[in-house]
Amino acid sequence: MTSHIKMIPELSKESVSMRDPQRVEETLNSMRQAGPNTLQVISDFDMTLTRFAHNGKRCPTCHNILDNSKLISEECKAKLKDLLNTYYPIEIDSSRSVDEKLPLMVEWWTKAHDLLVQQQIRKDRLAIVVEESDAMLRDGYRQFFDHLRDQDVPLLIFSAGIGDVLEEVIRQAGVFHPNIKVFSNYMDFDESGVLRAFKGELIHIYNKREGALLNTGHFQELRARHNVLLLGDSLGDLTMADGVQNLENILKIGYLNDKVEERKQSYLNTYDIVLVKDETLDVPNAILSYITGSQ
Ligand SMILES: Nc1ccn([C@@H]2O[C@H](COP(=O)(O)O)[C@@H](O)[C@H]2O)c(=O)n1
Ligand SMILES: [Mg+2]
Repeated sequence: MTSHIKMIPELSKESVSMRDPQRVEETLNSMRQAGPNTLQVISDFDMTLTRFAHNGKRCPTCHNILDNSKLISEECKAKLKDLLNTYYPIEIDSSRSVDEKLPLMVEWWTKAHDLLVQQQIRKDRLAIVVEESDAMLRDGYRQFFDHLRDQDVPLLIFSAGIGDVLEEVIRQAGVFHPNIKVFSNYMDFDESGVLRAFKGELIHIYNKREGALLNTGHFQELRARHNVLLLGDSLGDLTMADGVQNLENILKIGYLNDKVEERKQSYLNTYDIVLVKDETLDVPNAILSYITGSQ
């Protein structure tokens, strides 16, 4: 191992694999030299910032928080569970191409959102169901969110989950800081606070990218930030930085949570650093401290 990598002991954890340590070495060096003013962090949410499992039990996604809650009738819960059992295995099937999976993923999201809309979900109940859920941010989350805020580094969260639920998870954890921008599926409530639709174009796992922000105000403040730390858990998350203008360096960290043996090679081929069954933010935290010169 060469010097920059050696200076980050977390990269020697058993959970860490790298296809090309030399590339990681060079990227870390360039990003550290450029400093925090040139950095933006682009992250997925479900199963990247949140835990995949805790004490051997699966943790919920934003959708699952609602699906399993008291806001949903038993009949509807059964239908949502059937959808999960049908489509999640397709989402993580490494033998199918993106072209094959994409229409099926759109079908899953569309059917699930239609069912949720039929449930007359009240906006003022969301905080309670998040509080009652088993959702958990990964260990080390406070250091991650607070460090980015303290260093004035923008954190862009691109999630195919549900924005209202996602925001509530990070708000209840006390880390919804002003440097965070969330791009996700937001609920549209009527004047009495009842869910009537989802706003805008559907965001699913294969259409998340910063290029979509080109004409928004958010894009302006990112103009000078040519270095990206990207965090994801799905191969669809790899495109999140597409459209970053004058990209200079990008370091991609991928959480491999499920079906490890089948998927490890494809993660190694596409992510710079792969974290296998690692429920912590230790590696991103150590890398951020290193890049921003706070270690
Ligand atoms: N009805 C659905 C649809 C999707 N999911 C899961 O949500 C994840 C997407 O959220 P990200 O923050 O990771 O973009 C995705 O991986 C699906 O497994 C769901 O649980 N229910
Ligand atoms: Mg995810």
